[in-house]
Amino acid sequence: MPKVLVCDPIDQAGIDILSQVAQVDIKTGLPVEELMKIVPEYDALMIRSGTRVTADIIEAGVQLKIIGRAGVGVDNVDVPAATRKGIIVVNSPEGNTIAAAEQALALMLSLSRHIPDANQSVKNGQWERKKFVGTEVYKKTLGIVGLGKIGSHVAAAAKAMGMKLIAFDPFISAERADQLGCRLVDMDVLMQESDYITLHIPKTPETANLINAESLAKMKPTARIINCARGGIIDEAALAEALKNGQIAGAALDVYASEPLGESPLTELGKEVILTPHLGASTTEAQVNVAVDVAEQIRDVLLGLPARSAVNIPGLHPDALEQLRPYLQLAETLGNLVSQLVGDRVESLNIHLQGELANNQSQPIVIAALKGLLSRALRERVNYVNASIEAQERGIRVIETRDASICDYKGSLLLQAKGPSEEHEVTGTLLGDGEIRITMVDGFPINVPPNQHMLFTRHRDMPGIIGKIGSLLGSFNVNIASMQVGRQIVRGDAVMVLTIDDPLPEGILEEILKVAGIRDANTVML
Ligand SMILES: NC(=O)c1ccc[n+]([C@@H]2O[C@H](COP(=O)([O-])OP(=O)(O)OC[C@H]3O[C@@H](n4cnc5c(N)ncnc54)[C@H](O)[C@@H]3O)[C@@H](O)[C@H]2O)c1
Ligand SMILES: O=C(O)CC[C@@H](O)C(=O)O
Repeated sequence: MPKVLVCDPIDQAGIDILSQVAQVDIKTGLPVEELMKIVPEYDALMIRSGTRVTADIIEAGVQLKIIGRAGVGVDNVDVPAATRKGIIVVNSPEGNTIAAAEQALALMLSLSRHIPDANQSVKNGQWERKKFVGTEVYKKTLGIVGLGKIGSHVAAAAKAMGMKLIAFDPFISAERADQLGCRLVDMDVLMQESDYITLHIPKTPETANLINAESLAKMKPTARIINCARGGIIDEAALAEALKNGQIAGAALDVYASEPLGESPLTELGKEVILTPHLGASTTEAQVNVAVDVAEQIRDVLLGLPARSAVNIPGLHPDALEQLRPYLQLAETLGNLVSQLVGDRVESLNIHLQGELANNQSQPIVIAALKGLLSRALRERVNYVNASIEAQERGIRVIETRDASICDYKGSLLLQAKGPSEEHEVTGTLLGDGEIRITMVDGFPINVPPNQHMLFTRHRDMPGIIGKIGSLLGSFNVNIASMQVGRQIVRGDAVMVLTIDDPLPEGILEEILKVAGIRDANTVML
């Protein structure tokens, strides 16, 4: 019988499902050394946010087939390490949507009516009616940052309470926002016009410290902000300062840059701040949902069936998967790359399967390309199961073509993505050893392996320009790992692709764009 190790508190409904097919050992709060010692015995791990499944643990888990995260965030699992070992990582992308939305709404109303402090005051034997006069949310403007699953549910409930809705989400179409009764605005307008702001976005390099001293300064002094999304999206020190100075009226947080929160200037503030210990998903219903959702997937995989919400590997027959895996990685990488080059919302994606690839089962490759394309906006919420639906809901038009006669390489994949203002295309292939190569950008031939940090420029092919970019990067202490230029004609247009060791420091892109002859520059993180 296979063995499952449950490392965090999971609802009994999930344990019951696992017990149908496996021996289930519940050992919560294990020290890392202990987990390392026993993990070789297990076929599956089931966790919540408490356990970190590092590359070392994955390496030690010689029998592991699946890691199940009862919740959304897989930030506590080394997913690339698991993928390398062919271990499926599954999550529950929707099991706690309602719970998190209701937590945000509860915090908004609690802030408006000072519920926590009023409650404490009565329990202390006081009767302070004047001290706790509140404000109504009716007819107030709610600014929703991130109009995905949770943001949409918040929008529906807030609308029913008579609130005016505005939203910022660069990856959502105006039609979708319209259906939800929201006016799409840019972030500055949202900060300026909102009486309440609620965050429902993933934590990404783009959203880290999105709410900082500068953006808080744009808020109304009567406005309040709520974060039930991820810690680190708000700069907590800047928020504490803004609250202390009366720059804004209130804040309610469920998530923090570092958890548990510990010492923080926020804990020293009064009724203008409400803090909860990451309770967004902590409802009986959500815990049953996520436990059942993930336990069913672990059970299925242990029975040799596909998982429905795998974040890293699609539900294919193992033989088909083995054959396609390198191409799926290629498609996902190119999807992610082209989405970052477009920068904005992608409206249409053309997927061209060329050479040997044109003879393959194309659907998983198309799905992998969409997963990569949407990963910038949705992070771990997008998987091989929901990528097509998510793309459809976002109004992305997908066109698939194939041409077996194109044979520059054995098989290659070309993705063309179009946004409201930009259009880009990238081609990639696999080398004999399965390594990915980007072979074309916007029609210019190159030959570059993808890298975590990259810089793409489009420039006029003229003497001195490459040197200037090199010196500029040097002056910002950026180390260049490799550099390539692709051009079609001498002294025409060209692209330059640099792989760099670290993320580009702030401000450097603006400097690059000032260099004479540079037409466009984009950073990419893969
Ligand atoms: N507090 C909790 O316990 C708890 C529980 C569940 C989920 N969450 C978190 O809530 C957040 C939202 O979850 P969801 O299920 O609604 O996710 P989702 O993927 O359905 O929606 C996220 C939305 O954010 C948008 N987005 C991405 N980058 C953006 C940016 N830079 N600016 C503006 N919008 C951007 C996306 O287009 C998408 O529409 C996630 O961070 C999730 O981890 C927290
Ligand atoms: O309570 C949890 O396990 C975390 C909930 C939430 O942040 C998630 O990622 O699903």
